[in-house]
Amino acid sequence: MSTASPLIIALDYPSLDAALCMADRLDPARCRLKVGKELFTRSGPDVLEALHGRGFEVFLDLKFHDIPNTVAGAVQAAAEQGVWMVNVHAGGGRRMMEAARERLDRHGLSTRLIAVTVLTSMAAEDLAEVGITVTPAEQVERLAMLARDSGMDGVVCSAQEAQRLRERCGDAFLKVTPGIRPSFAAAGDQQRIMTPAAAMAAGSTHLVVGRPVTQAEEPMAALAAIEAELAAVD
Ligand SMILES: O=C(O)c1cc(=O)[nH]c(=O)n1[C@@H]1O[C@H](COP(=O)(O)O)[C@@H](O)[C@H]1O
Repeated sequence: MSTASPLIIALDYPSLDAALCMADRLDPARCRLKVGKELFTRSGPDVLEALHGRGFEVFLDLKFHDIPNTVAGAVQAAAEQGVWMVNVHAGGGRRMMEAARERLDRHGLSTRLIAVTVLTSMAAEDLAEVGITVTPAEQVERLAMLARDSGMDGVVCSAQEAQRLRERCGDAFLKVTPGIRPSFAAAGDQQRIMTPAAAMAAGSTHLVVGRPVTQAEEPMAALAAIEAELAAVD
């Protein structure tokens, strides 16, 4: 099932059963689901099959970062399992991203391919410790331009950088933004955060939301509250 919703709910769970339990409380007409490293490492491709069987489109978030040939193969493997979106780290560089793009095109695979810029858990001090002395916003912009020039369909960034990227890369270039915190939620370990409505207004095309929905007593009620926050500014 395809949905027009910008919401992607992160299924960060340690087991297939726990993830499916949450998926069964959500509606594929109103969100997509994200499968990340912990869940995929434990469950393998079974989780993709189970979620596709329930009608969800899936973002496989394994953030590949390796030599070009290895990443191209991994991206192809993900796409052949029918996922809607897959990602790599833009820090892997132009040749890595181009190899992944070329591999999907050669096999006629339409999975969206995006690149992570600077993780939303990182602030300027964290970048400085790994030798990057520009601001997070500058580093995001640099990596986003490289990602666009290397054939990516978009990037993962924080909503705080979405507006600038909309100006530089246009509306069609996907801006998938985690670090979304509705008015009712706590920031937790995220540093560069924004509310859903502010993120969409800034130019995000998709909002990744994890704990504010998955740890809510009533996940669909939390999702509905986010939809209401979005509708209030439409
Ligand atoms: O690629 C991602 O999805 C991602 C990139 C990033 O920069 N920051 C980030 O939080 N994420 C993911 O987005 C989700 C955010 O979850 P919550 O913080 O619980 O809303 C997690 O699954 C993260 O792995």
